Amino acid sequence: MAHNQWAFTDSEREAVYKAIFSRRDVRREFLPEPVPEPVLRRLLAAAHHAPSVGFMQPWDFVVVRDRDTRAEIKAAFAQAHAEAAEQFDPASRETYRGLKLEGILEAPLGICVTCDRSRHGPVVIGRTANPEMDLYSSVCAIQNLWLAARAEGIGVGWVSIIHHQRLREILAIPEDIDVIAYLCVGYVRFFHERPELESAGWLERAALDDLIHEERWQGGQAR
Ligand SMILES: Cc1cc2c(cc1C)N(C[C@H](O)[C@H](O)[C@H](O)COP(=O)(O)O)c1[nH]c(=O)[nH]c(=O)c1N2
Repeated sequence: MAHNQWAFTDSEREAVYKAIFSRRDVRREFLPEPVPEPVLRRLLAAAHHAPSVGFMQPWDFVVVRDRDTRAEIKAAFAQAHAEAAEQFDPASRETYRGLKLEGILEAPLGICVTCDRSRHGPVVIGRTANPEMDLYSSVCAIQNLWLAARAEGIGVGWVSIIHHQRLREILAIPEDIDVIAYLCVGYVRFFHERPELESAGWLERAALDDLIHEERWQGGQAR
């Protein structure tokens, strides 16, 4: 197409890709400075403008600033992390234990993202054949927040090594609301250039060409 009036300008487009390619999962580099309310509001508004199945908007955001609460969450992480280590084979167990996989106390802010599966239910456009679509919608909100945060120079770290039931108890989340994520959020000293798990030699980024199939699934599975 010669000219596409709907495309962003070159610099706008570059900015979008910059946010995508330089976004990182942050664990260690958080600074203690608080995130100002208007900035937090922009991040949450970005999340709230994510796509959602049937426009269900199933998310809520529990904003956690209190250090004692975060200490409880950190303890819940420590328990789940110790359990997790046992699941890895002995060869990689010590490497796993040595990885920094959360910044719960370092980041000044936590955001727990949830999914209300019965919001506007029970029949939701787009969720009839695949009931998990509402969960994916909340994940779309998280990705929006993550990218907006990168543009603001703010780091986000997703901590999933916590039993969600424990998070529910700590944050008084009702039984019928699903916990999707606990995010550590804050300004950072710097963003790593590559995923930390890649730098640590845990896994490498797969070659995109190995993941693209033309017309039908071809070959085996990328492993
Ligand atoms: C659903 C989900 C759950 C988690 C993560 C991500 C996602 C999408 N990631 C972050 C993950 O390790 C990271 O995204 C990859 O290693 C790639 O690195 P970058 O995000 O590109 O820096 C993550 N990181 C971490 O330190 N502790 C964790 O518990 C989790 N959990």
